[in-house]
Amino acid sequence: MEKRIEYLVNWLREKKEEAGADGLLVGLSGGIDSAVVAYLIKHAFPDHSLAVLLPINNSVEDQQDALAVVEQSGIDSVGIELTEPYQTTYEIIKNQLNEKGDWNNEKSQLGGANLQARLRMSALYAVGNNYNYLVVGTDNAAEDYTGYFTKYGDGGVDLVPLIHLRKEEVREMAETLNVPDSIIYKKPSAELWEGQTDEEELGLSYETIDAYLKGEEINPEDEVKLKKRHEITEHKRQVPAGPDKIEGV
Ligand SMILES: Nc1ncnc2c1ncn2[C@@H]1O[C@H](COP(=O)(O)OP(=O)(O)OC[C@H]2O[C@@H]([n+]3cccc(C(=O)O)c3)[C@H](O)[C@@H]2O)[C@@H](O)[C@H]1O
Ligand SMILES: Nc1ncnc2c1ncn2[C@@H]1O[C@H](COP(=O)(O)OP(=O)(O)OP(=O)(O)O)[C@@H](O)[C@H]1O
Ligand SMILES: [Mg+2]
Repeated sequence: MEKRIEYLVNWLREKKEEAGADGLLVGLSGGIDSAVVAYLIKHAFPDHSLAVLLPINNSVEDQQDALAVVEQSGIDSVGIELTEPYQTTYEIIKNQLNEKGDWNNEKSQLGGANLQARLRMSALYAVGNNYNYLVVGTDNAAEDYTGYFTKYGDGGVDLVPLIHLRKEEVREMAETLNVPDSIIYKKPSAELWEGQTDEEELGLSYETIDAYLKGEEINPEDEVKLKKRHEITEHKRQVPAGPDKIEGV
């Protein structure tokens, strides 16, 4: 694992150089994926890395976990409270669509969740512009395969160092990096609504997804579910589609 960490740290340094950027930043949630990325960018650039805490109705526990990562890794940090901007934006959209009689209450939970992720993305890029830092994402192999991220939200980033790591490998890396245990062993959650957990929403455990990614046999029903998720989220892993260029049309 030490070798893999060194490889990723060097890769981060190369990408920052290539981009002519001055450093790297990550949105720090209190979850394991962003904790690992925070430690990696701090290793790569001790004086030019930044953790950005962007609470939107987050639990006290998660905020404490994010602060524990800041303290233990020594990474520079900034907190930007987005609860009110989120609520205001959401209410404006809701009111305007309500006025037209078009508001769809059933879709509101997912719409609100994706808005949170995209507001965070906008804030991260605004902070990145200020420092000339790149935005580092936290997607791992399981999230990438299942498309479990918001398009142009947490998926809207410049670099994705964990993209080939299964969730179990992220955990192993977190242990090697001395990420606090409370973070390593809690249930993965996007924290986009009360009580949300990744595994419940996906209807699949990370153990199952990881097993599949390793080429192991899994329950046929789960395999169907996984393949379906992968298929319907393919557009998220591609650049936006455009028509073929046809002469004279
Ligand atoms: N075939 C197609 N070609 C091109 N575009 C297509 C498309 N099908 C849908 N779309 C577009 O994509 C949109 C759907 O994708 P998207 O906006 O991403 O939304 P969607 O995949 O519906 O939802 C995002 C999922 O990611 C989860 N999430 C989000 C953020 C963070 C985390 C976390 O783990 O922390 C998890 C969230 O809980 C939810 O399950 C549609 O609204 C439509 O605009
Ligand atoms: N409150 C927050 N402040 C800053 N960034 C956030 C916040 N919530 C989510 N993010 C960003 O969105 C990313 C996606 O969230 P996700 O839940 O997949 O990762 P995680 O919380 O780091 O780990 P886990 O998946 O185990 O919960 C986070 O890694 C982080 O970069
Ligand atoms: Mg999380």
